[in-house]
Amino acid sequence: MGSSDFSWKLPDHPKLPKGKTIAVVVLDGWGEANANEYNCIHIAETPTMDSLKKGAPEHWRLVRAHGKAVGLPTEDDMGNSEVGHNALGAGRIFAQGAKLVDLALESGKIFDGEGFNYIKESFETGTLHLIGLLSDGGVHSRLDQVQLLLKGASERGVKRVRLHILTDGRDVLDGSSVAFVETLENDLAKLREKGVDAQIASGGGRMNVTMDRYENDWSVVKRGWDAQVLGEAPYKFKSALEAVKTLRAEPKANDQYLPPFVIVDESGKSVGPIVDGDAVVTFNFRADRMTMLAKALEYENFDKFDRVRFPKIRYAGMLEYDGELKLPRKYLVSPPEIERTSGEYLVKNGVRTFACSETVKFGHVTFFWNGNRSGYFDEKLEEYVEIPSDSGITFNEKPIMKAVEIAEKAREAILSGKFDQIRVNLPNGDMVGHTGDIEATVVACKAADKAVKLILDAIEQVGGIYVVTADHGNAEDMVKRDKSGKPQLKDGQVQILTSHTLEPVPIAIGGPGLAPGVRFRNDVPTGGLANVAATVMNLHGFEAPSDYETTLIEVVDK
Ligand SMILES: O=C(O)[C@H](O)COP(=O)(O)O
Ligand SMILES: [Mn+2]
Ligand SMILES: [Mn+2]
Repeated sequence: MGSSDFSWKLPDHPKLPKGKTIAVVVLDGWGEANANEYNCIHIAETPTMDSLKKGAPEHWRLVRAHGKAVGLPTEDDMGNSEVGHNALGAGRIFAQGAKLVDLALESGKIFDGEGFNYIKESFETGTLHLIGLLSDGGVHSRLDQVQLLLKGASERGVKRVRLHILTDGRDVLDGSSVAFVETLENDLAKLREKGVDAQIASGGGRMNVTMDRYENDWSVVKRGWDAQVLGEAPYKFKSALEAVKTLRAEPKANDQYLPPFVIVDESGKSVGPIVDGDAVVTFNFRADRMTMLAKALEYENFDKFDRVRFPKIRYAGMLEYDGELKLPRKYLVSPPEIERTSGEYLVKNGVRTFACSETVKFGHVTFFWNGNRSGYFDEKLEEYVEIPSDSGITFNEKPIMKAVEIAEKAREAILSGKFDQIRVNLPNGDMVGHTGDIEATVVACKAADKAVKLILDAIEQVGGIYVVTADHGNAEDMVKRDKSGKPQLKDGQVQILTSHTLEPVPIAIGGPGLAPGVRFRNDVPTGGLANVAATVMNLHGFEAPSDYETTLIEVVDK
């Protein structure tokens, strides 16, 4: 689109009116799958979502939420919140971080860029530290990318490398940390043969160490800081393999929550604290769970915890994590440029917008929805409300989470008459699904369904419209399956799936404000999350920009 003919003004929809109050509800981690004992959505009492489904095919359908439909490298890539909310909000499919890093590594461009050249200046006299999630989940990071980065750095003169690993068990099976550490150790051994002093220096489970998000619990980041930067942790081991094996042998141990550990030398000294003159790369491409560490590594003024030491380092992220905050200043790969999101268009066309979730998903309906951009487009027309999440617990302990509070806030916003769009994320199915606790996930799904009911009731009262959808699957399938779809066994036990899935997600439209002739088209069978933005714009009475993925709805005469 040439800049001269660009306009924020959206054309009027030829048939649909403006001024309706629209609730856009995203159920996090709520896919559609066969009914069976591992489908928590099926087991749970979900009368509201069940009744919406009865509206098929005109008012309920499925949309794709994984793989290429959301800009991921392959059809084997499960969906996730970042790419899902990006697609929902942006109305177009952008090659996402995972894909952009793949391309930059494949072409070798990553090593010619400003970010790599910046950290390279420390290779002669300093240590290169790589910090991130050790996993092949493809949600936040990928091990094969770390391997290529290590190879590239060694070919470009790095002398000393230290890895600070975070074990996963959330986007991949619990217990897989051991094999990932083995793979990495093998690679590091080969580097050592080539004369590079390369070792794992510290580690810990992702949910316990470093990877908090949206400032829910800074103590998580502090535990990581102590191990990675200061070289201090409650557990000390001679090798990372010994560390994960020993820590996993503890009762109820789990990759997501392993305690922080450091690797020490013969004399008990940590092998890899981060010191002045070193270079650091955080190798996660996804932003939400790296932003807090990025701030700690980069901000001169920082009061979230006592850093004790603030080393003078050359720091680069795998990607830029926040385009608005320009965080971090240096990065290896440029993020997708997600501009002209539906949120920005709608606000610029006068749509008063309210967005709400609890902390753990707050950025999903704001930051991710708005193309990885923090803050308001227009403070006068928008209000974003964050309900504080519980911290220091695993969400199977309180599976209802803040569903009621979110629904009540949405309800108030709907009834206030102050907003045209009320957008919420209900985290339950996802956050509890990630714990692998089936019973708790059933409770979570029921809670999310009740919250939807509260919101739809409010929409009913004001004569509004609802759009209920999800960002990717999770709670609908809690077991690892073999190629034929049968639950996979390990030592006679089924393997619980804590991760997202490849399943499609539902979308339902309705409410008293929905014009009588509005229905889902049947000529967009492969529709995905990116088609939702144009759909919502139509329901607000606007045509979507011409480069947006097409709308899912049509208006027939009734
Ligand atoms: O960060 C997480 O919690 C998981 O890796 C992915 O979950 P999300 O994409 O739903 O946030
Ligand atoms: Mn999600
Ligand atoms: Mn999730």
